[in-house]
Amino acid sequence: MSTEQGSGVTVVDHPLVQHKLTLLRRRHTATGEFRNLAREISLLMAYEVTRNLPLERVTIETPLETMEAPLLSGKKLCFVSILRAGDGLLQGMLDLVPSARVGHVGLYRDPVTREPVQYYLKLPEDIASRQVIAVDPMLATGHSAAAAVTCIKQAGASQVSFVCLLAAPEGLAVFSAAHPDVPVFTASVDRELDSHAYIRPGLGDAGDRLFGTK
Ligand SMILES: O=P(O)(O)OC[C@H]1O[C@H](OP(=O)(O)OP(=O)(O)O)[C@H](O)[C@@H]1O
Ligand SMILES: O=c1cc[nH]c(=O)[nH]1
Ligand SMILES: [Mg+2]
Repeated sequence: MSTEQGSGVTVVDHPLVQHKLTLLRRRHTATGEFRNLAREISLLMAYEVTRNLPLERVTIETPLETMEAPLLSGKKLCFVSILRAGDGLLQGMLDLVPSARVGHVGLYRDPVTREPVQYYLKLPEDIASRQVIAVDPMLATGHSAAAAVTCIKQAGASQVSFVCLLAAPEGLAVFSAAHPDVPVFTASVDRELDSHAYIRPGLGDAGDRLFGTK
């Protein structure tokens, strides 16, 4: 279940996603539960982002007869996790598509300038021939997501989607201006960014909550 918001933004409004997101946001949700919920939600998000994958019809033998049946065709998938919080969404995606390749872009937000600083990049050699789904729970100012997608495109990928849990309206505008061809799937578009560029009402710092670092 999803709602197209215009400008390539889809809010995944499936009741299971929305219920689990509420549990995830709660201040007292502990690290282990937070991690499990992120994994469960990302599996459901993967279901939505892969909804339009092309199918071809192939001939198979059931135990009883021959039939024409649908099978995925077209480009194979590559998930790209934006470190570190993106790793919280990776396992759920892989639960659904275990054969996908995985890349990593390491970025952190400079606390003063709030601009993303890149410290790592490892993408599959054949990324140009794959459909890429980049994942990061938070799209706040949108600069980290935009920088990561720029790296992915520079590596040759031409079909890219972006999946997050929460997005701020300001960040969506920045991201869509930088990458109008990249659809965004989010579980929620929250109200606003605060003066520290945190998403409100939000869920706090996704990386710290996933890994228990604060
Ligand atoms: O849209 P932006 O304003 O760029 O902010 C979003 C980024 O901030 C968080 O990462 P953070 O820099 O905290 O790094 P971490 O994943 O290592 O915690 C989040 O996971 C995004 O990558
Ligand atoms: O609200 C926010 C903004 C950026 N990064 C986070 O983890 N949370
Ligand atoms: Mg963080």
